[in-house]
Amino acid sequence: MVFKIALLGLGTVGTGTAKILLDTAGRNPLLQGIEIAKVGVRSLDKPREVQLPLELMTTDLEEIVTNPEIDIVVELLGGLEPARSLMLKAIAQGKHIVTANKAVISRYGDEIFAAAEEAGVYVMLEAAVGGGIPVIQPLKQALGVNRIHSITGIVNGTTNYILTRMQREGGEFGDILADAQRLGYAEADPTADVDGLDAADKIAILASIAFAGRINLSDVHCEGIRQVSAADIGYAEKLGFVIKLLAVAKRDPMATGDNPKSETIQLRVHPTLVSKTHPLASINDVYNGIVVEGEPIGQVIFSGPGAGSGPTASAVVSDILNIAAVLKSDREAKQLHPLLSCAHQHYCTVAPISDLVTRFYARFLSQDHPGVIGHLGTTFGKHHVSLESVVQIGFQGNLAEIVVVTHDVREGNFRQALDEIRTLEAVDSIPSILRVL
Ligand SMILES: NC(=O)C1=CN([C@@H]2O[C@H](COP(=O)(O)OP(=O)(O)OC[C@H]3O[C@@H](n4cnc5c(N)ncnc54)[C@H](OP(=O)(O)O)[C@@H]3O)[C@@H](O)[C@H]2O)C=CC1
Ligand SMILES: N[C@@H](CC=O)C(=O)O
Ligand code: NA
Repeated sequence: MVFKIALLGLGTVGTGTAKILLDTAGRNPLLQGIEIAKVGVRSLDKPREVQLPLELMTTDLEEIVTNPEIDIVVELLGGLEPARSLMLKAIAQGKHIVTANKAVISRYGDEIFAAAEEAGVYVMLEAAVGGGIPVIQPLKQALGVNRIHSITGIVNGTTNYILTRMQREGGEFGDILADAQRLGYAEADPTADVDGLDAADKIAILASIAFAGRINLSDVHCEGIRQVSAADIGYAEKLGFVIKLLAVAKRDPMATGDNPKSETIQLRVHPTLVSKTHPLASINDVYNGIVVEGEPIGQVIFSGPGAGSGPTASAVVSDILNIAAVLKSDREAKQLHPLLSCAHQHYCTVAPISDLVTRFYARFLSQDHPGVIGHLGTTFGKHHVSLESVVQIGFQGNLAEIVVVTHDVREGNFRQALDEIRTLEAVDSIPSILRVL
């Protein structure tokens, strides 16, 4: 039995996907029954790294998604439109979908999965989170019996690459970002990476699977890495930390109840000080690392290349293989395989960030007057913010530089204390505020 697939997109991931499918020796023998029947691109004149018969290439993507010959549409275009509409059209034509597009799934997953259920087709997205790391299918299948407590991950390869190189060599942000773009890690618009939006899409997808509910993307608190300076990386290092962009989805420890629909979760993306002894501290460069904690399994750590052509294509082709394997065993099945499909309905309730309880790192610039540290301590105390350490680390010009690390505090209280501290005459500014894992 031969399955005909169409690739929408032959860029970084599309090229990697085609390379695997054109070179099947030594891989799973089922791949030999998968044929690339069409490839949709924007420009037919562009030089390509992979050689495909010219008659397969087209710029008519509408024709592809309505072509009765095609069994599986592999969407690797990126962006919201036309990717979303083409996926919906393909679904309406009874075609299965494989996509790496976290931006579409995190925003329109509800619409796409509902349409797929209705049409009785699969929508697979292993490549959308963690690139080549298997994490979507393990959460649905091998870890599916666990009650998941938290997912804490480095899920954006571009920002991890930038932070790692800033830490290692103190390079310039812009130059390092250009390298990440050249290596094919960054999104077409890299602000999605740098501002944490790509990580927010990914944690929304993971949370939706882990907590069996839909997620409103606007509920994810999102901060990127633009505010992370070389100075903070240096001070963090001295304090025993590295700075990572973490994405966190966590059952709210204050919420109780057996009904999963009544539970509240935390969802956030922000640069974070991570102790050098934590497993995520050693996830460097384009690698992603995802720590899943659940009951009864305990802690499981996934790590591997989170972006790039070959690794991401590995996840794409594994999804194609999964669909082909299920269809091969029972093409006439009336029901979708419940561990490969997505049928949840309700929306998860997400706690406001002001309710988060966490440690903070903050850097202050102040006049070098006696008593400034005392004023800081008193103001924090007034708002129930307990301090782990306060250190005057040096000077910037004639301003003293003071770094504070708190114990666990309620974010709302910490922010109120900062608002009051900003009004102190001796305090010039608060250049950085970061959470500590
Ligand atoms: N790069 C990575 O490491 C990873 C990417 N992803 C996701 O994979 C998807 C693809 O990313 P990537 O391969 O990097 O993207 P690229 O920009 O490298 O490739 C996009 C491809 O889609 C084609 N294309 C885009 N828009 C249109 C359009 N309107 N009509 C016709 N063709 C179009 C382009 O055609 P042409 O070649 O003619 O310009 C190109 O072949 C994205 O959703 C991304 O988020 C997920 C994980 C990792
Ligand atoms: N731009 C993304 C690509 C993979 O999802 C990243 O850098 O992680
Ligand atoms: Na993955």
